[in-house]
Amino acid sequence: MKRDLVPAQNTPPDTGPSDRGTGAAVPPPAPAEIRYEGRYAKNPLDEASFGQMCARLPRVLGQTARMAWATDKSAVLLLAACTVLTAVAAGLLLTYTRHAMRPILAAGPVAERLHQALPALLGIAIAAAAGRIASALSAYADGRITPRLTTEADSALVEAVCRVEAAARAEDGFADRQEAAEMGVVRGHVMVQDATRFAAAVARMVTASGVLLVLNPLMLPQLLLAVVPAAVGAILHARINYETHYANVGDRNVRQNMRGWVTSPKFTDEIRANGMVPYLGFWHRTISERIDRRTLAMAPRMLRVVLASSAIGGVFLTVTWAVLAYLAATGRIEPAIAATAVVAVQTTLAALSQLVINGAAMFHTALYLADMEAFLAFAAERAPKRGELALAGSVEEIRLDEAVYRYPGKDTPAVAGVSLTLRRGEILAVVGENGSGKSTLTRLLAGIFLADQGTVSWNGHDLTGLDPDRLWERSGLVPQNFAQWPLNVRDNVTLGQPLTFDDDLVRQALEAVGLREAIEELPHGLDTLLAREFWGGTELSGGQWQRLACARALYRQPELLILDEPTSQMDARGEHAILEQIKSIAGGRITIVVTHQLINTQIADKIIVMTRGRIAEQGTYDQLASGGGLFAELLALSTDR
Ligand SMILES: Nc1ncnc2c1ncn2[C@@H]1O[C@H](COP(=O)(O)OP(=O)(O)OP(=O)(O)O)[C@@H](O)[C@H]1O
Repeated sequence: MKRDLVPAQNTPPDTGPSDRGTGAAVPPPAPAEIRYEGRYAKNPLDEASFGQMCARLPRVLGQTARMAWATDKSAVLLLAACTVLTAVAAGLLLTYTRHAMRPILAAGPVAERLHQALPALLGIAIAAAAGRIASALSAYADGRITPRLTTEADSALVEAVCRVEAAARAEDGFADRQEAAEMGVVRGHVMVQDATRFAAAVARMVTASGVLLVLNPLMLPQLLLAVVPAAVGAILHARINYETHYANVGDRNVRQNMRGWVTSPKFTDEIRANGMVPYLGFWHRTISERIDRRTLAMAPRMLRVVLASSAIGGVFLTVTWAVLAYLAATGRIEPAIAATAVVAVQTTLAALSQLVINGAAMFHTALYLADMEAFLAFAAERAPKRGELALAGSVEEIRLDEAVYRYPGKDTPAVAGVSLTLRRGEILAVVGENGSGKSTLTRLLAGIFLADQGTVSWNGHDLTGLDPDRLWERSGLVPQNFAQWPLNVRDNVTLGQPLTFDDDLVRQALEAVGLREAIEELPHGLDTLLAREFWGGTELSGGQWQRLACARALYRQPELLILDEPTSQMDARGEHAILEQIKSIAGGRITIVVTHQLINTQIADKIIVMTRGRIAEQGTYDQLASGGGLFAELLALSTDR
């Protein structure tokens, strides 16, 4: 077909593909709206009453205290001492204010009145200083606890995700629940600060309102009424905030994931050469606007809550000041007490406001912490519950008996009843069309998944009874989509599990995959960081990365070696070197090679051909190549050019 060269036109950038035949613009598709409908797809606040919501506060205070105590006991004691000091300072401040007001407001020469008030004024200064010192020390103690507490929460989350059974990762809503839990970690940054300020506000408020109660019992209830609407308003505000967050979890999760892809240098070529830049910009903007729309839709509700609570609170506050003015004007309280009451009202009001602000923040935190706890519990339920047995001796035999595995949410099993026996020293090649269950089969053999039905056993021991960590000390896997770890070359080979103190084995593994020379040419040899996006990092080619992935598996010297499409990106020399290696080390292990390069299956002792999760045929290369079955058909197709 002849293609005409069309000169660039001065048209605005198109956000999507256009129908080149007709010139009509086809709008780009909007990002799919992803909502999970599983049993966890329920906003935990839907059924929570206001009382239940308030009842969370003491719980979250206790929870924060427990977490902080586990992190740094002496800092928690310091915080407690500061809270007591805050209360005492507030009490002393009001008491001395009262003592100072009497002489100041009495009749007589100014100098004499000030002289009389001096000790009380000094007391006020000391109490104020004590209050400030308590708050500075609190900030210091918080600074000691918070970073470690956040690290604890973050590490717990990362470990929980790494530990769950691999099958759970495919479960409905796993990623969204994980994303919601991440917010718990984020809130960890302010959790101790909010709790400390809340406790200090309670302490100050109790002391100040106690003083106010002594001065005039009428005023306290008024004052409380002035602040309660603000408290209710703040909690409702936090609730609306959380609802918005909850509604946006799915979209935020997708956006964050996609953002990683869009901004990763790994996909730069693909994005540019496929003209995806406008679409990705459109996609990101569209999903962000969707999130914004939900957030903005909540704004009027928030405004109504804030206006109503402020108005009601304002009315009660006006009444409070009116009562105080009335009492003072009618001589029912002496001027010194009225003046002290003004300070006490201000102190109580400030403490109550702080209590409300930090109480609402704690309530907010409580919601995210609940998500985090729920996720940790969810992950703990899905942590491997296998036995603790470790295999004695070397792996001699791996066996599948009518093994079945179905991915969560799928109707048909990916492996639908496979029986197979592998012995030490054997090379098994697994072939078959896309989606026939080859990779899933290797996951069953390696114990990454447990069979839903049937058994998988190593040396006659069912995998359900074996400790998975000790099992995986014996395996090495080159997956189809292997990780390009942003680590240095050495760590990319050892995967953090060096076998020796020197680099000899690392160099041998690199030599075996034909990568030694290329690595020696890197600026820092084995110490070169393999991440272009970091300072000092460098990048390998696709085939070099694949060779490195093979070097990892060889370095481990595993008893079960699984290579899933290990040479798909390699040149002929690299592929040849890897296959030679596999053959030369096969004697000491069980080797499984999944491949679409049927010619490569010649190195195998046995080949199985998978179709729809079952073994359609098996045998040696010669038997299958001349057998007239699926293998022979695929082989013929691979040479028909
Ligand atoms: N994580 C997953 N969650 C849900 N279904 C999956 C998952 N991984 C694979 N499947 C499904 O299981 C079936 C078998 O997939 P598998 O990856 O084992 O096939 P394969 O033979 O290795 O394919 P290929 O040759 O394309 O690598 C497919 O239908 C696939 O859609």
